[in-house]
Amino acid sequence: MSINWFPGHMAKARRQIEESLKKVDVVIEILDARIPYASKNPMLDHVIGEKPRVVVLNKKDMASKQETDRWINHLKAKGVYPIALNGKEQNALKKIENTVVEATQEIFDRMARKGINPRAIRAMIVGIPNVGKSTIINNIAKRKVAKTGNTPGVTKAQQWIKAGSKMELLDTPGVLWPKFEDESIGQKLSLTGAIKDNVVTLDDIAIFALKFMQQHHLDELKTFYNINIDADTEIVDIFDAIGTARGFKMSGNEIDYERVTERVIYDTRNAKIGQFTFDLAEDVE
Ligand SMILES: Nc1nc2c(ncn2[C@@H]2O[C@H](COP(=O)(O)OP(=O)(O)OP(=O)(O)O)[C@@H](O)[C@H]2O)c(=O)[nH]1
Repeated sequence: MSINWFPGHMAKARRQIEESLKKVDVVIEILDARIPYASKNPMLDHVIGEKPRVVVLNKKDMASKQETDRWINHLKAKGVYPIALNGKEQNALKKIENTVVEATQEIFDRMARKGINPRAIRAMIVGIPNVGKSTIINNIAKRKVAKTGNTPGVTKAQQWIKAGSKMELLDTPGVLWPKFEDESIGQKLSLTGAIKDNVVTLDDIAIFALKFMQQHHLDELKTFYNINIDADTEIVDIFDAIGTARGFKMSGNEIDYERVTERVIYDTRNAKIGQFTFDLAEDVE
């Protein structure tokens, strides 16, 4: 679901997260493994502060394995507990549980030393739209959770749900706004489906995707569309090559650029051409 984020929504979402944070031992921040930088809410670090944090690079099945490994190392160096995940897979619970236990070990050791009886670890899931929050909650809690968390400002009594034997989760994820600051971030968010297509023009998204693949994944691009291009081919010529290869023509034999655009976005968004990561860890180090 898409949200138009107004300043009032942001303030309310932030307040709700701050309230929920008081109740939990650990925050599970969900990022899209294809865009670990662009899919990060800009204010979250500030609000979470020193609270233990597990960072999930979700949709790892659609991202570059090598880049995901780099991101994991990068995040570890920042003192959080990162994991790469396919939120739909069976092993999601075990992976999250193990990491959550590790992230909260110190807190629970301290409680034990004070003679406080052990209890379940309390966690909440947060992230921007479409990163897979509900998928993960439903998967690890083994039940369907209502999707009301989508609308900022809609308050609902939150409940604890069991996830495995060691963890309790707030049933409503914290939905946060995406970054708005620059065009390329908007294109990445759009390309991965985190923001509505009409926020960024489709042409710009397709051009961004093609330039990225031309620069970083030329062979996959050539093979997938069966086109003969090189690193210096002009973007318009790549559109023409794809249009010709796919037979996307209008009357008069003109290339149907709209169809090429839609196709490129669809194929990239659904990882048909390859598993790509659009934010490189080396760029943020
Ligand atoms: N390939 C793949 N798809 C996933 C994964 N996790 C979630 N998805 C898909 O991503 C889409 C968004 O997932 P949701 O769980 O609705 O995401 P959300 O963060 O709750 O989204 P909002 O409700 O918009 O806040 C759905 O089509 C899911 O099936 C994953 O690990 N791999």
